[in-house]
Amino acid sequence: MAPGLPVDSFSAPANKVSSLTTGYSKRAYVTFLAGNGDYVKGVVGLAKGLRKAKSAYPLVVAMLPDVPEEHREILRAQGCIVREIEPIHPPENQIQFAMAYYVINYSKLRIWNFEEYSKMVYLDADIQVYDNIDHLFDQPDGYFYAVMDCFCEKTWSHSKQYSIGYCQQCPDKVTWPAEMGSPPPLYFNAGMFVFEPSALTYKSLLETLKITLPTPFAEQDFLNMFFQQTYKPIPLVYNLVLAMLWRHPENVELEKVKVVHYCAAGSKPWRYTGEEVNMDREDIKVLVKKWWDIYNDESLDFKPESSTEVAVADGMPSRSLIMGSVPEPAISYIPAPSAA
Ligand SMILES: O=c1ccn([C@@H]2O[C@H](COP(=O)(O)OP(=O)(O)O)[C@@H](O)[C@H]2O)c(=O)[nH]1
Ligand SMILES: OC[C@H]1O[C@H](O[C@@H]2[C@@H](O)[C@H](O)[C@@H](O)[C@H](O)[C@@H]2O)[C@H](O)[C@@H](O)[C@H]1O
Ligand SMILES: [Mn+2]
Repeated sequence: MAPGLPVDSFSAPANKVSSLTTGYSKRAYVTFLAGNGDYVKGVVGLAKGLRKAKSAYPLVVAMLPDVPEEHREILRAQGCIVREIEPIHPPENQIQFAMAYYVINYSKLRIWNFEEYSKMVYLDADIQVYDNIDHLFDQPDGYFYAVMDCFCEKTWSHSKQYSIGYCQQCPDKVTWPAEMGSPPPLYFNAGMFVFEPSALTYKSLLETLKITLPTPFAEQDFLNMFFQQTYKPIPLVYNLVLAMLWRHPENVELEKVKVVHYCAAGSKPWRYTGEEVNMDREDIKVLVKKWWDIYNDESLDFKPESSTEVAVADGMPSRSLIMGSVPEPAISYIPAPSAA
């Protein structure tokens, strides 16, 4: 198993009463959408997946001005809370360092300004949630929680790690040579993380970005540097980077995975052809079908009239949120009366 904290430290104890029914603290999932392309399908899939997993919290979509009104309407109709953000571009003369495709991802940093929320879980639009992960919101404040990444894909060929075949997922396989100094600090994949919005952190992020050279993985590298002291690894069940299936199968128990990140080349379900390397694997085909089954399941579409229904089971209110149909940023859900 890769280093990290034991999975059971993350499962909410059965009798835990979440702050949903005790202190009122606003929580939400948040994703990022840019452009007028097909990532909007990823967001629809994510909204329906969270609904199927009976998440108690809404999905906020931080979107750039270039997202067309038609796509915004689709997302509101799926119960999403739409929040337009301004793009963040690194200094013009430096962007050649970041992979062009990733430059737009710096705009993700705007979510730290969503101060109306006390805690948020960020999820890329190419992520699907197959099991309830609401307990992540109960993790202690003051830390940045995310899953460790893997350095073995070609996309890492620019790095020292890749050049010597070192990966944090199997630190004993190729030890870090002493002559290269200390091994790199633990590095997370920025497709999923648990964080606390804060004006102070937001200001510091933007000021630090101004004096930081862009690097190949753009905002992911930047966030790893910025949160290095408060980063806490969480088990890969919360963000299965697909390459782990062929790079570190010994670290993966697929039946326990709660969150799948379709970031391997050719794995975006809404573009899947099966032609790219590794895309003809049976496990990939199963995961892509699982994504489509949720995307196509009309019973998972948002139904405004039923969103205030509350079935209170074992003292815990089930989903009782009104999402998307209220003007933003209004209260995004009305907690069910406690059964206690
Ligand atoms: O054209 C684009 C490219 C990216 N994204 C957003 O930026 C995230 C990061 O990009 P991507 O997931 O493709 O990167 P990867 O995880 O594959 O490296 C996506 O999940 C989307 O949320 C988007 O909305 N439109
Ligand atoms: O902007 C940089 C991106 O970096 C990350 O993706 C990478 C990373 O996972 C590598 O380890 C893989 O090799 C690579 O394929 C994949 O694209 C995040 O998933 C994405 O949200 C975003 O931050
Ligand atoms: Mn992604």
